[in-house]
Amino acid sequence: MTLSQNISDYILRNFGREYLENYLTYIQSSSNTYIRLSPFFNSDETIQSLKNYGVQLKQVENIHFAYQVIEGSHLIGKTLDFILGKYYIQSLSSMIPAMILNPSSNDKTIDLCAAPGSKTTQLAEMMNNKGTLIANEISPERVKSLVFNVDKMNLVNFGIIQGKGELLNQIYDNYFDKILVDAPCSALGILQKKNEVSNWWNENRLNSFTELQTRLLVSAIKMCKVGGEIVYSTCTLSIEENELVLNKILKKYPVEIIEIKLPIKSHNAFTQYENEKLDSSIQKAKRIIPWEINSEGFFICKLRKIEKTEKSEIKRLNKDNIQLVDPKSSKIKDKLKILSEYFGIDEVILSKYKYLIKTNDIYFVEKNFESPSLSNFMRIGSKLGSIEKRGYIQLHSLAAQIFRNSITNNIIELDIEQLKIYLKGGTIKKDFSTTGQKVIKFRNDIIGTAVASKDGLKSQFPREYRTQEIIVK
Ligand SMILES: C[S@@+](CC[C@H](N)C(=O)[O-])C[C@H]1O[C@@H](n2cnc3c(N)ncnc32)[C@H](O)[C@@H]1O
Repeated sequence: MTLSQNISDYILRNFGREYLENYLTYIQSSSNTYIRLSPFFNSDETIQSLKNYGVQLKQVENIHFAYQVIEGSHLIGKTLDFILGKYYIQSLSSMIPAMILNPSSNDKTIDLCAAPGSKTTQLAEMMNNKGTLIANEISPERVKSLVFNVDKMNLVNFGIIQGKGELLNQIYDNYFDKILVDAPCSALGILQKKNEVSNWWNENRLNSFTELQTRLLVSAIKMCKVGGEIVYSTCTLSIEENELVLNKILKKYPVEIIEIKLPIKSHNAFTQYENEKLDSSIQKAKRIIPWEINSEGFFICKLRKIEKTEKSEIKRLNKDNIQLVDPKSSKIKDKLKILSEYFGIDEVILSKYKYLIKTNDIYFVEKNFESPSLSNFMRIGSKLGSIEKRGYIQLHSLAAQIFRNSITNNIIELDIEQLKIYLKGGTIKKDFSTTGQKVIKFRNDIIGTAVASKDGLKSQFPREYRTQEIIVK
């Protein structure tokens, strides 16, 4: 692994020779793998199941849901537990910004730069899958990975916008309680995994990042309520993209930096840059040095908004052609009743959501999710299913996973060989002496749905998961 002259000169000039030597050793070393256990599953069972695959884990000190993969990291992205969303593969440092933002289910929360969703999924879990979590991402390609991950993690309290974070204050003014700005950056903290950064890194690129980071942060400040909190994080080490962005912001906008305590080793941020003295409160922001914690380099700062910002010019929104309907609405009530009876899902469970009908597809989102406009979302909540010819709801496999603790009827248990066919989207050629849509169970897990006929059981396991190599032990 090589380090470009540009980076090496930059590090030497700003941090000195010893730091550069440590940095060089760090990027040559292999990276550690960490996972974050989902709170929606029994952690002991997940750990035991991974043990059966030959995966050995070590709990991270001070972070109860984080584990280092000591052995078996090549298996960790291929297990059935992974595809069912029982854990998420994420670097240790990347888990810290969401922990510092610490949203609850009552906080209207936005993740401004969200793909591929490591922190969105963590925020949703911290909010206990309730309330309003909006995830925004500019790149259409990367939005796909965001959707894949929120779906995989069984989430129902989110909406996804594909747009420019710096313009979202035209929709949301003094609105959110908690905002994460995990900004695009020059990535010096993750070079160990992303060596290609070395090919393009230069100080011009650095400057264009600082401009975008500042615009994103300004937009976040305008979107935040007074008293609301913003976490600004980057995975880079440069002073320009971290301390200097904050220094500029503090001069112009009504925010203060809050003291934070990280659960892993970190250092106070700098308050001097070349000969310039920076705002002294910037020392409350933290730098995570990659080689000190065997993970990625990060910068994390928490801000509180202390005064109202001038009202942004609110974009005239198209009249919403999207409507979230109550489960009691005549548009959906009967369909939910049939679904409830067919699978034995208690109606009380189904009443905890609002529903979105898009032609023949139905989505469901936690009932407290709200936004002044819905037309800007490319996705709200999870897919419940599709309306089939007779007007009934065909349950989606991911919805079956979400309702796993409530489904009592029309379940078929598979053995391991049948499961392998199911996961590839095939038909299990056996007469199960029952017909219609079924929910598929393997050991203690609900895996998805399938349709039984006299010819066999046709898998409805989602297409995007079938291409994944899944090992079952
Ligand atoms: C550091 S990554 C985010 C990682 C993500 N928070 C996670 O934990 O998985 C920054 C993201 O910002 C996106 N981005 C770049 N410019 C943006 C903009 N103007 N508005 C919103 N997102 C932007 C990039 O495409 C990239 O996906």
